[in-house]
Amino acid sequence: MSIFIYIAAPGTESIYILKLSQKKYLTKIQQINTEGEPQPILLLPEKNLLYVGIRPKNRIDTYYIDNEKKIYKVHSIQLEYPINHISTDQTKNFLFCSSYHGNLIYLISLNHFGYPEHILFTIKNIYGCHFSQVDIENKILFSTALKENKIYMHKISEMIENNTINFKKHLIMGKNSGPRHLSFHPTKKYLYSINEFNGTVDVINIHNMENINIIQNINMLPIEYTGKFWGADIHITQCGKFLYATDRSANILTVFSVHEVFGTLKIINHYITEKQPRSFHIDHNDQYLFIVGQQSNSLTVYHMNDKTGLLHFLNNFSINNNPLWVTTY
Ligand SMILES: O=C1O[C@H](COP(=O)(O)O)[C@@H](O)[C@H](O)[C@H]1O
Repeated sequence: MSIFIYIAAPGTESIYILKLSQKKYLTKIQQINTEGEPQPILLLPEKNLLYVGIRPKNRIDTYYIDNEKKIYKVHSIQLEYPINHISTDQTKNFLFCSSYHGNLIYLISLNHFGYPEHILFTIKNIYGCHFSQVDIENKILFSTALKENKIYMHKISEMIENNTINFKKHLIMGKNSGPRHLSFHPTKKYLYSINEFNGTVDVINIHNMENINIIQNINMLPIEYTGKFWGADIHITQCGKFLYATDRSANILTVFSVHEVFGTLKIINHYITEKQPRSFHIDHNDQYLFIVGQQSNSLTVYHMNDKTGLLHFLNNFSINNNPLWVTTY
């Protein structure tokens, strides 16, 4: 089966759509002008929709994905602040949009078409908020406050039903670590944080909300690396056996194995990859890893070995320019 790849390229104010054929060829099937710089994107296959955060006239545009997997714009909602990350709750009725510059999270309701309707609630004072996502039980929203070195936790039912937040907890992360993106273990109660400023990944035990704690802090870069740290993205596989993380300064993609019971990490390998890899994506069958480089202006596709987690270069495609976010259908 073919895989369709969606890439936000703010440098040319466009979304690229590429097709990875069964024979592993990459072809461009559409490049659409977004009338503004697209940054985070989120694909909702259940409704054939693609949400795109646009700046500097801040908004979320919604695109419909047709049978050929091409897109056209169907809806737009204005926002006060630019957004850096979009996620949905587990019922796909709400969006959570994090704003690093606005230090907040917008909770937005979706109508029956899946279009963003109203800002229901705004969680304020999350300094340098780069990411927010609800846990698999659809109860607690976890978000990163990069400038505070904290991870915040909020109960989503309170915000949706009562327009309030009484329940608010936070976990203090390493000093000057800068937690940026998170990834939830698919079946166990562990959470992984990539830290922008210290080249590390944290493993967090979230079994008991009264006692959330960091159980491991591991360096993600080779010991001989002496450059600056600039951690970016982190994703765990659907099988829960492997975790991947990127650094934009070292241009390295690190592969970890995940302990079956304790969720802890062990480095398997490092790969030199695209230049300034701000975003990458793993397809839902854990078969391919797609990574874009803001400086190299290209996409690389790797095949993932399901037994070892190791990557094998498959293909590369030029993206003009500053590709910043990638996802697939
Ligand atoms: O990861 C980062 O994100 C912030 C915000 O990104 P922006 O594209 O919204 O400006 C950025 O300022 C920071 O330098 C970068 O490391």
